[in-house]
Amino acid sequence: MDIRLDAISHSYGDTEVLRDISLDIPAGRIVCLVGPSGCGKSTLLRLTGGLERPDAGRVLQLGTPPANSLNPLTFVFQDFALLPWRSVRGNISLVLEDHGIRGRDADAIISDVLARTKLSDFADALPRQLSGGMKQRVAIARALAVNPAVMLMDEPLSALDSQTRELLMDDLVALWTRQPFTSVYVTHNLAEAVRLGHKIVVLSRRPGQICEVVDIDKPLDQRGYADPDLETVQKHLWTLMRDEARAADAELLNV
Ligand SMILES: Nc1ncnc2c1ncn2[C@@H]1O[C@H](COP(=O)(O)OP(=O)(O)OP(=O)(O)O)[C@@H](O)[C@H]1O
Repeated sequence: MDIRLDAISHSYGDTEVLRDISLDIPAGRIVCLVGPSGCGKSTLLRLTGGLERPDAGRVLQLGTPPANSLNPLTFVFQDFALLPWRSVRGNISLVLEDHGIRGRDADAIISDVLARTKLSDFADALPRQLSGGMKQRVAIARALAVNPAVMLMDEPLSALDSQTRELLMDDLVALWTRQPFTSVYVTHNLAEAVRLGHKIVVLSRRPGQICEVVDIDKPLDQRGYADPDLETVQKHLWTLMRDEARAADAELLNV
């Protein structure tokens, strides 16, 4: 299933947040949204996922989600949102229970997503026993368990230290390479965007408008740490963003 954003605009009261955003999110691709603080990235993600309705424009779902998709548009947040009293397995089974899936059917799905996220040995651990990186893996496993058509990821690695972030990026690349998923991925971090994005959408400062869409053809599993090709793209992205970020920063100080 593809998603098409068609001329989306949105305001909160007098604050115009997004203006005339049109964008295609093709199935099997990771589309990264970058832009200065407060430009409306998370708002665009929420509108895409149907948590809010845009003031103008449409979010179109083109094609049908996978037949066994329990929740076609599934969010992954920065703060993991795990239930502390439930084990890893219990946190994942919860979303399946919500859809009436229990017993052997649930076990098969849980084993599959635990294996895909390298968590099989931690099924019975409680969240407090896990590092931040492992908690985010659980959140990703939980999202995969509902077989989403699109994963809407809001700064999923931002709460992690830089080494853990690198490890998780490798994991996401491995996960996508084994079985491509579709994602809209919000990040502040341009290194993360060039490592994971097939398409990088640069938004201006608020009201967020699309400045440029950069496609990166290099396969994800061939993009390494400190890859010179990616550094060139990253510099280009930063050139696009620098003035906008500076202006956004000054605006925040004037509030
Ligand atoms: N529910 C809301 N009610 C009122 N204003 C909101 C609401 N959600 C977001 N905003 C405002 O909309 C603007 C865009 O916020 P949003 O969180 O989408 O930006 P962002 O680009 O994701 O920011 P950041 O990079 O800092 O996370 C901000 O000025 C924010 O204060």
